[in-house]
Amino acid sequence: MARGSTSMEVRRDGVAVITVSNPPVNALSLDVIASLQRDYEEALRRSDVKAIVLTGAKGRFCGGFDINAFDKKPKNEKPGLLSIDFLTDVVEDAQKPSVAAIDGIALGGGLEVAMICHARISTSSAQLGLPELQLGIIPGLGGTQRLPRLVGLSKALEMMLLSKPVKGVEAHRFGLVDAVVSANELISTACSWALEIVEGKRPWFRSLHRTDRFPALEEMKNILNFARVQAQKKSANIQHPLVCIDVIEEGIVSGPRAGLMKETLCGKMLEMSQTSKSLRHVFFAQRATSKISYISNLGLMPRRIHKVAIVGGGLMGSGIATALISNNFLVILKEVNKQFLDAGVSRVKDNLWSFVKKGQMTKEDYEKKLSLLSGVLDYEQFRDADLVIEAVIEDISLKQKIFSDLERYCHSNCIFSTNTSTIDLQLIGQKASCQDRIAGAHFFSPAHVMPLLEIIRTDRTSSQVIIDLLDVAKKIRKTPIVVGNCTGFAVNRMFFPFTRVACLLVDYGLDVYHVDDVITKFGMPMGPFRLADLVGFGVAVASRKQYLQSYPERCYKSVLIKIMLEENRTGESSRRGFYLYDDKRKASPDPEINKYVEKSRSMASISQDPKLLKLTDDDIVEMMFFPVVNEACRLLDEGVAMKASDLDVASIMGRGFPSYRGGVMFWADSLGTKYIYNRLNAWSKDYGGIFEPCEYLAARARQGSSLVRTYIMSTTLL
Ligand SMILES: C[C@H](O)CC(=O)SCCNC(=O)CCNC(=O)[C@H](O)C(C)(C)COP(=O)(O)OP(=O)(O)OC[C@H]1O[C@@H](n2cnc3c(N)ncnc32)[C@H](O)[C@@H]1OP(=O)(O)O
Repeated sequence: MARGSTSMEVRRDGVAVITVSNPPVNALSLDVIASLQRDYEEALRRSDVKAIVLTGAKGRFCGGFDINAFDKKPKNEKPGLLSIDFLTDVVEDAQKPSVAAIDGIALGGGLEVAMICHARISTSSAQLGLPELQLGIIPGLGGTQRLPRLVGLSKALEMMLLSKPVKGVEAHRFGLVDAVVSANELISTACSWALEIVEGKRPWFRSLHRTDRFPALEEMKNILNFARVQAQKKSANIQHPLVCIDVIEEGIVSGPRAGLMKETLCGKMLEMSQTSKSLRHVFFAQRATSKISYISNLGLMPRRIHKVAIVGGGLMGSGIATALISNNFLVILKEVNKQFLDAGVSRVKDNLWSFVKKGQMTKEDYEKKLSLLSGVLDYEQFRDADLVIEAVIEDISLKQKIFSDLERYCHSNCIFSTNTSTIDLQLIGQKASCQDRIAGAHFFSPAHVMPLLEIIRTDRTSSQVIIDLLDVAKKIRKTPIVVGNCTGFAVNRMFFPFTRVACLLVDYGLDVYHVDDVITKFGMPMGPFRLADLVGFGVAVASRKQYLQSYPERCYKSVLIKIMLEENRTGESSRRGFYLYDDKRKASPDPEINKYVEKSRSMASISQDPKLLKLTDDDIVEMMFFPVVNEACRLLDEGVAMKASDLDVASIMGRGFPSYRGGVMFWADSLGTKYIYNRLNAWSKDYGGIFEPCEYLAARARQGSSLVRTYIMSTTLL
């Protein structure tokens, strides 16, 4: 079956309107491209056609090249066949002008085709951008050459390197679009514009040949070099941003045609890179998290959640309140006394204000959003709340008491959720009778910034509640993953061996700062010890206790953090943890750290292990992450997680695993299950249960099968 097409209507005024139609985003599939070529050739041939308007069906111009079709392109295609031979030589150099009529989105290949047109008319809210770098590739239909020529080099670099789209209004300011009109007037204005070009009343610009936005060559080289430094600083492990800059430079130095050819050749190479495969996997994995077959098949619709009540105005509660009011939910925030309530509300204000400072919110919006929040000291106003999110400290009996209170005050459809990060939901809801309305809503700190929401269902949580929470997640712009109930749920449980192995390695002789350095170079935002400082040792010890209770056979019992805690080193908050912190919270290594390491080693009766002292950086990375992969396999086996790709998304969005590696499971597949199994097996013989490979992984290693494509549906959740 064809994936989309174009249609052409020749109007009485002689304008051929070509419409791309490939729902949902009118992507340029191979079928759409072939159809576009046919329509163009006909329009250029017909004597009754004076000009062409290109647009997209149903208010969406075009979402770019079809990301599903990367691997389906003809293998031995002549380089530049589409970008140079057709789009440049046939469309841009045609004797008939083309005008793009843009509504909704013009992204990637969509914007590139629009830039080939001789003018662009847009609605004010349309989003225009070249986000290809997010997919590990560079713009491949001339975007690297035409965007700098239309908006200037600095703005073009910003839009490409940050994959940052601009709205129609801004695009007009920068010269990317020629006029902004309402959606109703879009086609008629574009048609008139095209005819006025024919009549010589408007300029007939070919974007590729413009140089009026370029400063002197020397200045351009400085801008490009600065961009290279920034790109390297942002991520030293990926090459495609640098390739993009090189391709832009080629067009400036050797001319746009040379630039187009380099863009084509480099683009082809990048499409095949592991980075691009990983990032494309992440694109689809992220969109797949809310597709839950056993729920989608029930035909349930989300109910309207109008008012949300939050219990607890601490760091998490105030962050959650910020996320909700920023997205127009009415919120009540409950605290136990006025002092705590004032502190909570003032945290919400600070959070919101940080959006204003970053230019993400206007001052008027700040006031409007803040008016959606009210602080309370009792449950009276909970009576008409549709959803409660409990976000108090991790104290089981306190949480149990709150859930019993909620039942007395809230209406019989109200959803009761808890933001616990480790405690079993069955325990929290033990004293409540409305078990079908209880779920976990685990936000990650800071909750108004972090993009992940872990939704936890117990055996008794109703599917309707899950649908409602998925809808809330979408409205507050979080990516949800739905998981089953267990200690640590999916995200924290999967990563609990990470810090444990780090402590083991240090007990056996590795240097704390070396381990952090290796892990940071791999691409994590920080190493395990710097992270422990950030989280705080109190939390680290409490959660270790939970894991030790639930998974004793694979919880390495290091006492390192406990010893440090006894000497009042609590992490970043006290400015003394594994690192020392100055007034600006800048971390520096502490030479005294070895004192604690030696004490921990002697208490565990461990001496330095010469084998481990010879570990390469890759070995350290594998020793730290393979137990994470192993635990993730257990989550799939037990049905806590439904698909490996959900865990990829969780590892990236919840823990900062580098997206260009595709998430922890996709990365594991790039090494192979057999290799991982063998290494874990060998380490488990020397260093114990934390490395013991689970049966799920062993089975995949025996079959030589991968993890990510193995979808396991939990029988308990069906
Ligand atoms: C040659 C060129 O230089 C190369 C390219 O053009 S590469 C592609 C560049 N374009 C992009 O990166 C845009 C990617 N898409 C997006 O950012 C967003 O989907 C969007 C802003 C267009 C729409 O967002 P939103 O309305 O929230 O819908 P979203 O859920 O993301 O997407 C809707 C559906 O369209 C699909 N989709 C979106 N863009 C797609 C694309 N370019 N190709 C194929 N499918 C695409 C999504 O997978 C999703 O499918 P699903 O419903 O089966 O899950």
